[in-house]
Amino acid sequence: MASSITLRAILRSRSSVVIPSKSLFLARESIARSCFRRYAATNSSAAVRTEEKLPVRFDAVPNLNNYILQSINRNLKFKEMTEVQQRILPFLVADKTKGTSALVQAKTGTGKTVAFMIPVIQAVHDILLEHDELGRRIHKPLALVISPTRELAYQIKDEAKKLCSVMPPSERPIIKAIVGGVSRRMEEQKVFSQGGVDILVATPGRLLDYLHEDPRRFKNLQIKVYDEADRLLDQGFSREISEIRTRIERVTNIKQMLMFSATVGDGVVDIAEQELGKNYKFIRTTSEDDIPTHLSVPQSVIFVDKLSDHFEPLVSMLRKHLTEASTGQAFKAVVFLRTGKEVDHYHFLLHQLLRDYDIPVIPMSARLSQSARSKNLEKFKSSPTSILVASDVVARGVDVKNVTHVFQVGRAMGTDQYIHRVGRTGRAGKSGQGILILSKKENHFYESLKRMQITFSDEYQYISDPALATEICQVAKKELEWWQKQRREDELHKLEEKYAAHMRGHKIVRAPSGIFSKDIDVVRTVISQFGFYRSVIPKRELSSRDILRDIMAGIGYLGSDPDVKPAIDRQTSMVLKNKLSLTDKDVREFFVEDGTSRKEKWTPK
Ligand SMILES: Nc1ncnc2c1ncn2[C@@H]1O[C@H](COP(=O)(O)OP(=O)(O)OP(=O)(O)O)[C@@H](O)[C@H]1O
Repeated sequence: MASSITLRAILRSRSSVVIPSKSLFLARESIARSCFRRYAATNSSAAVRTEEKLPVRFDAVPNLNNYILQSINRNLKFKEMTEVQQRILPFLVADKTKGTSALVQAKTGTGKTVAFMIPVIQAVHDILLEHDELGRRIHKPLALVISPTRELAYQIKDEAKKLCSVMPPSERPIIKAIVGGVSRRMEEQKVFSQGGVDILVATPGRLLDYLHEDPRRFKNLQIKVYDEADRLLDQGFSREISEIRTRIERVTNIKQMLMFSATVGDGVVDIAEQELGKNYKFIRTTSEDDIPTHLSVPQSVIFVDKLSDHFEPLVSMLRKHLTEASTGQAFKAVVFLRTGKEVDHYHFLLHQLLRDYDIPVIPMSARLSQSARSKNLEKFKSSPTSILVASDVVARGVDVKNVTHVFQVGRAMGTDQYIHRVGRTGRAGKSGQGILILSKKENHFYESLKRMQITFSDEYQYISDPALATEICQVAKKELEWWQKQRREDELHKLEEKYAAHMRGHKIVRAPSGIFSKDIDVVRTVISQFGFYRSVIPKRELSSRDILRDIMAGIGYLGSDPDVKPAIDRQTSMVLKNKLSLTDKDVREFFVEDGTSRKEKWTPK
């Protein structure tokens, strides 16, 4: 199996050793994929996967607008339709009344954007022509596409524009996007005033701003699309989405509602029905017992002992791939982390540790300004060999060509999110690799993935390489020292917050919202003793032992094995005792005093 050979090779090539533990072809469990079954049983319009003969080429879709067809042939150069396009285009394009709503599930990277944008563009084009004949072209949005992220909104707008690039300007629908993070005044001017807009792509927050301000702008809306529908309907967005719906319903009746995603979980169908009505088509291009990720993306899992050990195997693998890339092997990777603060931190460290390879290591998170986000994504797209260190802002929908590897550090925010993250590689028929790095504490996440029938071609246990661990610690100390040199308490706090974010992300400590400034020396001492491993002190009053307990849990030393304790030198031990008023006995509960002085070289465990 290609992936296993590669990974074994990767990890043996350095002194780090990964030992394949067991082969992971688990017997498939019979899982209740209740959503589809229940739906198929209760709704006759549910489109069960059939062996019906479907058109393969775009020109075989009856009534497909000739300009759209030419745009596909000339500009997009797609030869054949993907399965989701084959299944949806014929009936949506043929539906002149625009009365058919649909919920569509198809795997990541299979061309869902084109599948929903073609019918939308064609419908809007037809309505515009009718309006033109009546001499009243309005340019208030007729169709609305909602996307959970800004990057995806821009991407949908760009793909849609390509689909009508051959249309004569007088017939071409005007497609624009509204997203958060850009100047409202300028955006409003550009989108609603200069030439108006026929198809509007929007993120929920920004759309609501406009709906609050002037809902009548939306009174012509006839078609509404939710891309990444399950994400829009989940808790994070549900209030905004429901308010958007109510406000739009006050000014118009939506004729057609389309919802698309690679994951349509159990609860989604119930919520979706509120908008789709009872008569809608549910189309899945995957069969019930299909694996939800792509077969062209073999996935491996690497276990480390502690949460704080995630970083080392990542560096080891990235270096291996980059060495191969220097001999011509393709390597373009996304490294997913859970929080923006973790992105900053990993980006700093990776930037230093991968310096010799002279490739862009690019951060991407909601902590960056929108212009930096757009610039960074463009840079990643245009750099053949590069690494994007990203939070989940690019986990869904974002389409970057030729991503060869997706690394996930720690568990994702749920199994669906894991599927979407992996889906950033292996797109449009290409192959890729997914690598998940988990600590043993996160085994439950791995079990959940297996219950989803996601198969892992290999499972490894990572054995630390002391040389690499020391190197990482040295670089991490640099980061800390850099902030210390700045003598800026606020920045130091930010660093501590960064560590806190990591801890919160992995639910190691009670969500702390800040750090005790009076204890900051202690935190620093411990952090610098253990390199980049972090500690967190909650704001409320805690006993010294509680604080230390949090620190030790944070750096992964408070586990089930009481014998595993970090060794500290005499001087650190003194600092801890003085600062925290600990007794010798207290210190011994947490540490092993190894008798060395700080001047002697400290070797990480
Ligand atoms: N018929 C086709 N032939 C070849 N490539 C296609 C075809 N349709 C779409 N593509 C390309 O496939 C890639 C993935 O498409 P798209 O981003 O729409 O996937 P998706 O299914 O929406 O994925 P995700 O679930 O991750 O959002 C894009 O680069 C797109 O241009």
